[in-house]
Amino acid sequence: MARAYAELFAGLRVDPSQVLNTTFDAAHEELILVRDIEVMSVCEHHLLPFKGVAHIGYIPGPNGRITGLSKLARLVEIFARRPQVQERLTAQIADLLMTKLEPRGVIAVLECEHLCMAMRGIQKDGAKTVTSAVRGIFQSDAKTRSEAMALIIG
Ligand SMILES: Nc1nc2c(ncn2[C@@H]2O[C@H](COP(=O)(O)OP(=O)(O)OP(=O)(O)O)[C@@H](O)[C@H]2O)c(=O)[nH]1
Repeated sequence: MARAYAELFAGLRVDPSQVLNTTFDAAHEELILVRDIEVMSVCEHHLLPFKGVAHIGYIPGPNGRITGLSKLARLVEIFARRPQVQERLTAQIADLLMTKLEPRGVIAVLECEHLCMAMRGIQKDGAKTVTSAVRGIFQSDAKTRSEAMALIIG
């Protein structure tokens, strides 16, 4: 149990913004999307797990700066390794990408099942919570948002 808690809080010791120090200039001005990134975290209300997947996309800014694909998954991992609420986790991922990469926009969608809803309380197994955080062009342009959502839904 002690080890489980140590792993859970490990993310607090890592500065998530360091993850995005690996960047490349690719002159790429289209959507980059990594789908189905495993998410495992713990709800801060009940200290019970929630798990699912994250889909993270962005359109690089005029500087053409992109990051390594694995860094998007690393970002999810670091922000998830602490007691969380799903909405905050989703927003933190989107906001850090906006700040560090200065892209045209970011879209983050998380789909998770919360054991606090299955094991206790209302006891509804299988209910999925979907949260999204859209920033920049994904917020201002409905067509761009719809295109990304279509790819996310698959
Ligand atoms: N954007 C982009 N990144 C890629 C592609 N192929 C590999 N990468 C990423 O390139 C990055 C290289 O980052 P480094 O930090 O130099 O390498 P690393 O230590 O192996 O990184 P990790 O995979 O995070 O352990 C990684 O994030 C890879 O996922 C690609 O086609 N596009």
